[in-house]
Amino acid sequence: MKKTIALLPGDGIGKEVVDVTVDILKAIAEHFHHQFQFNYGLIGGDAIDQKGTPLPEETIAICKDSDAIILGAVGGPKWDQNPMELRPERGLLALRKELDLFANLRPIKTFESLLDSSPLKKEYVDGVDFVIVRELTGGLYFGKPSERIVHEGEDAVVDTLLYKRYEIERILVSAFEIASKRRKHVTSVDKANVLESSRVWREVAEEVAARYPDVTLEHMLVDNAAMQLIRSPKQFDVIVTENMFGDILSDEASMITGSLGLLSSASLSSSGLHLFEPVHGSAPDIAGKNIANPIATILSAAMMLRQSFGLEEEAKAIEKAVDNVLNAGNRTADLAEDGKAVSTKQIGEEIKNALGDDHAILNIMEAYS
Ligand SMILES: NC(=O)c1ccc[n+]([C@@H]2O[C@H](COP(=O)([O-])OP(=O)(O)OC[C@H]3O[C@@H](n4cnc5c(N)ncnc54)[C@H](O)[C@@H]3O)[C@@H](O)[C@H]2O)c1
Ligand SMILES: CC(C)[C@H](C(=O)O)[C@@H](O)C(=O)O
Ligand SMILES: [Mg+2]
Repeated sequence: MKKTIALLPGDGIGKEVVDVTVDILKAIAEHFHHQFQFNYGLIGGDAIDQKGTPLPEETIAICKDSDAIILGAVGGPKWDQNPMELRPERGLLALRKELDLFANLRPIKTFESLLDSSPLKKEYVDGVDFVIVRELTGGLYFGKPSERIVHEGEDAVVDTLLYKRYEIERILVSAFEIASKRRKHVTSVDKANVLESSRVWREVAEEVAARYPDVTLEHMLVDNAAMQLIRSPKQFDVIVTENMFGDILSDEASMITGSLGLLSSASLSSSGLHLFEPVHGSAPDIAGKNIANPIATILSAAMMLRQSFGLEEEAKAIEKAVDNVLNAGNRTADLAEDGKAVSTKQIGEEIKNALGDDHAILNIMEAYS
């Protein structure tokens, strides 16, 4: 199979984790006889420095000419004082909007070998397996006006939480579709006791639920949801929620698994061109030290192989290799005991090698079948 993959490493640890992921994808291409062409694009702070904009036109073109996109992370203190339009994060937000990547899937599944790495007790996190379906192109992130104003003669500020009804409907449909292939339970998270947008969200959720009689719908207020994620995370199957609620809840949920450096994500559009990115950011506090955990990005690449290219066996090979390497005790600094950490590159090598082992086993099985 021949595929073109746009690579947008971005800033900080984005570059480090994408580098390692590309090595693994190259190994997959070799083992399974595929051709992956990688096209690099600038985004975020780097793009501001080199092109004067966080999302250059050529980056959009590279993405549109590709079959899938992998992004590292954007942002960093160097650009924190920039005006809003010249912040690295604007590049990512503009790309999500431009490509209509409205459905952000963030799976939260604990690893058997990392049950003791969660700050939560083992019996609460063992067996956790849910997906946050975060609306990604609307809500508080994109509503206008969003500006400083003078209101009733006072200096003031306004952000707008705006949704068109169809935007709420399509993300709920995505969540119900996913749930219908899983344990058939949707928790729709909102703030309907305060926000009108949440009341419409609930109405639409009920309408969509009526089309999926096998799937149960539960409404949960976001403050309660934040608590329930810690109290009993196993109750969740699919959580669907507004853009900003989803952003916050997914970082919180990462600690069920033990580290933000483990959480992968897929940002899907109805056009079929999807973007895959770790949930974490550019982590300026650890950038450039070769200590970041690349697993979130590696697993995002596995999601890409499955979701965009239909390469189930290849996706599983990566997931299995990650499991094997964790089972063997390899840990980056975010998960390791003092003095026992392996580097970003080392764990990437281990995963690459484990891939080879698994494929060697597959070859042997093929030879004898
Ligand atoms: N999708 C994105 O590109 C994205 C996401 C979140 C934040 N950001 C940006 O990143 C910058 C830093 O933001 P932040 O510090 O609030 O969030 P962050 O996710 O970058 O980091 C939060 C904490 O988690 C740790 N961490 C994150 N990823 C890790 C990994 N792979 N391995 C080990 N540890 C990891 C960091 O060291 C830090 O202590 C900001 O400019 C922010 O806007 C970008
Ligand atoms: C960088 C930022 C704009 C982004 C978001 O808030 O969506 C990030 O936190 C994420 O979760 O992908
Ligand atoms: Mg976030």
